[in-house]
Amino acid sequence: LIPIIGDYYPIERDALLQLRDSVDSPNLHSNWTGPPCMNNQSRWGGIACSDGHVVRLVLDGIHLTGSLPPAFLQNLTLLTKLSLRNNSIFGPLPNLTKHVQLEHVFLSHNLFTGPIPFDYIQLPSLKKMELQQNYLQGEIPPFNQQNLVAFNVSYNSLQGPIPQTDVLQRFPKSSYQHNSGLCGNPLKKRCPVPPTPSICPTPTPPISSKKSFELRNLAFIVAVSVLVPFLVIFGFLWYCKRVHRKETAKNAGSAEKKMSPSPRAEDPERTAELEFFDKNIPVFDLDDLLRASAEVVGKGKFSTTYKATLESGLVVAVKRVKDMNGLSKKEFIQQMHLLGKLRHENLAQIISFYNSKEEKLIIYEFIPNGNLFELLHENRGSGRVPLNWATRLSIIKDVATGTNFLHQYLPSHKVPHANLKSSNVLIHRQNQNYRSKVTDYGYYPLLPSRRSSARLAIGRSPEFSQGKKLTHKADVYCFGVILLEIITGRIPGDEISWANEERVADLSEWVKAVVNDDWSTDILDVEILCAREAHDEMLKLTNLALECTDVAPEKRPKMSEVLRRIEEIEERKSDND
Ligand SMILES: Nc1ncnc2c1ncn2[C@@H]1O[C@H](COP(=O)(O)OP(=O)(O)OP(=O)(O)O)[C@@H](O)[C@H]1O
Repeated sequence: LIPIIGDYYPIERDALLQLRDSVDSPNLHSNWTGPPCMNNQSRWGGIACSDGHVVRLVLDGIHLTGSLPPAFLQNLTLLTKLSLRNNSIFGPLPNLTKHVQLEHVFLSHNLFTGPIPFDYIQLPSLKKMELQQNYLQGEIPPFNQQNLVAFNVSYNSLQGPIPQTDVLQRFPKSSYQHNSGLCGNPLKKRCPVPPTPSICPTPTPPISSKKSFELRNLAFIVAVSVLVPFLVIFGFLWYCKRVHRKETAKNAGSAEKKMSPSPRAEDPERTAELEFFDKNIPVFDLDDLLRASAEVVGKGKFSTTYKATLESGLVVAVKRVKDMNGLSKKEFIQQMHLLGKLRHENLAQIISFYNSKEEKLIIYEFIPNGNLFELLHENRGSGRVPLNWATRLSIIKDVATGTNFLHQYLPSHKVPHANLKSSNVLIHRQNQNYRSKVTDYGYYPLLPSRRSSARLAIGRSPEFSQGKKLTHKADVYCFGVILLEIITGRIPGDEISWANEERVADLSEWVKAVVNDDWSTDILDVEILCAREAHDEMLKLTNLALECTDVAPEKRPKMSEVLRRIEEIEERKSDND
C-alpha cells in the first residue's frame, strides 16, 4: 500500500527527484518542485497524472545528459508512456519488470549501451517500442506481444539472428537496418552457419574438474599478472646495471664525462653518459635512468617500453629494442642522429639513446594518454564514452601530417616510417582536444633482414608479402589501414563479413565487399553513425583509404596528396560548421 499525501504519492515524487538529480538538465531543476500531481494534473514539465499517480513521463529532446538512476522506475509502476527520445542518456536501458500498463517505450536517439533486457518481452500492454540510434549490443529478445504495432531497433550494434516470432517478422527491414551484426529476415541477410562439431569429439571434463581447472587458471593469471611486471622491471634495472658495471670496468681510469655532443660522447661503449638531441631537455645519464622508478607501458614485437620517472621529476619513455644486435654501432648511432634531429608536433620526439653491444635503448618524450588502438577498441560496451567524428578527423589529420613530414625529411629512406599502425599513434589530451603523435618511425634500416621486417606494419602490405620492392607507398598502405580502422571501428585482421559468410583477414577487402553490396553506411563505426551531417566526409575518406590500400603501390596517392585531400575535407567541414 503506497501512502498518498494530498494529491500525490511521495514514493513516486522521490523517484522523479532521483531522476532530476542524477541527470544534467537545464530545465528540470527549476520546474520539478512541489507536488508532482495536483487535482490529477501536473505542473511538472513532462509529467501526466491520473488518480494521483504519475502515468506519463515524456522528456524528449531536453538535453538530458547522464545515466538513469538504477531503480527509479521501480516506484513508477503505473506508467503508460515512457518517452526520453533525443537526449544524451548513457548506460543500460531501464529495468521495466513491474510495468504492466506500459504501452509506449520511446528511448531512441540516445547513448544507451548494453543489451535489450530480456524481460521487456513480458510487458503485457506494450504497443510501441522505439530504441533506434543508440549503442545497444547483444541479441534481440523474442518479442511476441500481439498488441505491438511499432518496433524499431535500427542504428545500434545488435547481433545475431532476428527472432522468428510472428510479431517481429511483420515489421519492415528499416526497423532493423544498420546493425552490422544482425541477420535473418526481414533483413534478408543470411546468418553465419555455426561451425560444425569436430569429427573427433574431445572428452568433456567433469564439471568439478572443469571448475578446478578454471580456478587453477585464475590463480595462474593472477600470479602471472602480479609477478611479470615486477620481474620485467627488476630484470630491466638489473640488466642495465650489469651493462653499466661492465662498461665502467672497461673504462676504468677514464674520468666521468659531462653530457655534451663531443666526439667522445658519440662512443657509448666508453661511457654511460647519454647524448641529447634537444638543448631544452634537462640532461641525465644512465645512472639517473637506473635510479628512476620504471613501469612497463607496453610490449611490442621487438621492443618493450617503460615509463621512467627520474628523481628530477622528468618523465620519459624508454624503449628497449631487441633484434638490432647484429647492427654495427656506427649504423645505429648514425640512424639515431638522423632521427633525433626530426622535430614536428605530430612526431614523438627522440630525446636520447643508449647503445652498447648488448643493449639498445631509445629514449622518447613521454606522451601521456595511451594510443589510438586503445582509444578505438578498448572498453567497448557500457560506460564507454564514444569517440566522436570531430576527434577522429583531427587524429586522421595529425597522423597524415606527421607521416607526410617523415616522407619529406627522409626522402632517401625506402620506407620512412615502416611501422605505422594504431598502437604507434600516441595520444595527448589537452582539455577536450586530442592531439596525436606518430612514433616508432625510421626502424626499417635498423632491422637485420627482410624476415625480421615482416614484424613491422609494412609486413602486411601486398608488396611485402609478394616479395616485391618496398617504397614510400608501403607507408601509404599502412596509413590507409589506420584510416579504415578509425572509420569502421574494426581491428585490422579481425573482420567477419556476415554477408557472404566469409572470414576476411584484410580490412580493406572487407570494406570493399560491403561497399560493393551497397550498404555503404554499414561499414561505419556505430559510434559515428549518428553524425549524419558528416557521412559525406566519412565516405570521401573511405574512398581515400581504399585508394591508399590499393594492391598496386603505384596506384596509391603520395602522402602529400593524401594530406592535401584530408585538409580539403576538413576545410569544407569548417566552412559548413
Ligand atoms: N613515447 C611514448 N610515450 C608514452 N607511451 C608510449 C611511448 N612509446 C610507446 N608507448 C606505449 O608503449 C606501448 C608499447 O610500445 P612498443 O613500441 O614497445 O610496442 P608496440 O608499438 O605496441 O608494438 P611493436 O613494437 O610490435 O611495433 C605502445 O603501444 C604505447 O602505448
